[in-house]
Amino acid sequence: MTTITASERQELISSSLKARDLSYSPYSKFRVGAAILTKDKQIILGANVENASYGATICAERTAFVKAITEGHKQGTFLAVSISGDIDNHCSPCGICRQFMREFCSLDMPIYLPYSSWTKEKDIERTTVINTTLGTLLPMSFGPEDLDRERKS
Ligand SMILES: O=c1ccn([C@H]2C[C@H](O)[C@@H](CO)O2)c(=O)[nH]1
Ligand SMILES: [Zn+2]
Repeated sequence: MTTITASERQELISSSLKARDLSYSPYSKFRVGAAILTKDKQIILGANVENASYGATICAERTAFVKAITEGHKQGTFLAVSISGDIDNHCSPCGICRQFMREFCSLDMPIYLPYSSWTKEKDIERTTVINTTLGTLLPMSFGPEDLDRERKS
């Protein structure tokens, strides 16, 4: 497993917070940013893109992975993902996005869920991060290898 340095982790987290600015969310007004760190140390951004036909909306996490895959990044080359929402709390990925990531990422891939709060009294912004993994967010999951009929059990 490739190790992620503290500064790479920090840059990934800041990238997901910044990626919220790319959101197109006129209906929910809920901006979400996602950032993926690849094995070759690129950071790929995504944001949620909504639609007047609400069901056609795509989440930030899937936007980022669709970009990564169509830019040539392969299954198993994703080191970590960071996701940031606009609510007054951490933003955990929806079920569809968890399954979408399951296609391309290992279950031990770190997922960071940063939340930045700003305290008027102390005039400081503080970011707290939940560190989890895809396997924790999607236990007993179904993935590509489950379709492999030749697989020995
Ligand atoms: O993890 C999440 C949760 C929600 N959304 C988006 C979808 C929609 O645009 C808005 C409200 O659900 O937030 C994401 O992008 N990722
Ligand atoms: Zn989602």
